[in-house]
Amino acid sequence: MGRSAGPTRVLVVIGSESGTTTGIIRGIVSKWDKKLDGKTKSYVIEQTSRPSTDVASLMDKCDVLIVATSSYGEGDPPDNLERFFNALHAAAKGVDGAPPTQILSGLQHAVLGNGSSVYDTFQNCPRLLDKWIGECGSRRMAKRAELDETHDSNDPVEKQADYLRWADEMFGLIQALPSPDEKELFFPDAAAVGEA
Ligand SMILES: Cc1cc2nc3c(=O)[nH]c(=O)nc-3n(C[C@H](O)[C@H](O)[C@H](O)COP(=O)(O)O)c2cc1C
Repeated sequence: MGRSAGPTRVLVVIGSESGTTTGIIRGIVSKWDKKLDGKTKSYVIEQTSRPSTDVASLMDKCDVLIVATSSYGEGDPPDNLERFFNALHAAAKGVDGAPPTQILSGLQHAVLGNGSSVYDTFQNCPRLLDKWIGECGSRRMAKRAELDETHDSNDPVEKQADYLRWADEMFGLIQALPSPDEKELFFPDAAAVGEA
């Protein structure tokens, strides 16, 4: 459970219907690799659009969970993330009389939201996932990014301030994570980033 010996394991869960969010997060990950400029990577990244619905198993798969997702319908998750979304809701809130659980305690996470502010339910899916993952005990590493495709139709997404802030902040935070041996010293003093 939790951090293993070796590089930080980053799991990127992608929720996307028409591929926009997939392109955005893949672009960020590839920029992180380029930024290293040949230096040794302190992390390994796995990307998936079919995450397990066994929420507790996330603890075995990664040290850092990144969720990049859009919203559809009335703030619903993209189709590929629906089961993951429901499983996290159940874990955070408890269902059928079962108490809520803190099964992600020891994990760290961050969310990149993609959406359109023409909808009343702007960023609903990323906002809820960020909240529920935190309620399951994970520590929020960075304030969620909220990209708005109506921001400026002539402006590529990379020019949005929140995109740049999130991508740079997350790169620095992942690089700066302590070695597994230092974990016990690291967590007690580290304050989680609060919900905005
Ligand atoms: C039918 C429809 C419903 C949508 N509903 C929402 C919504 O509730 N909230 C939001 O922020 N964006 C909403 N969007 C905008 C999408 O999230 C946005 O187009 C996004 O870039 C799609 O990314 P994807 O291709 O990765 O799924 C909606 C788009 C469509 C076409």
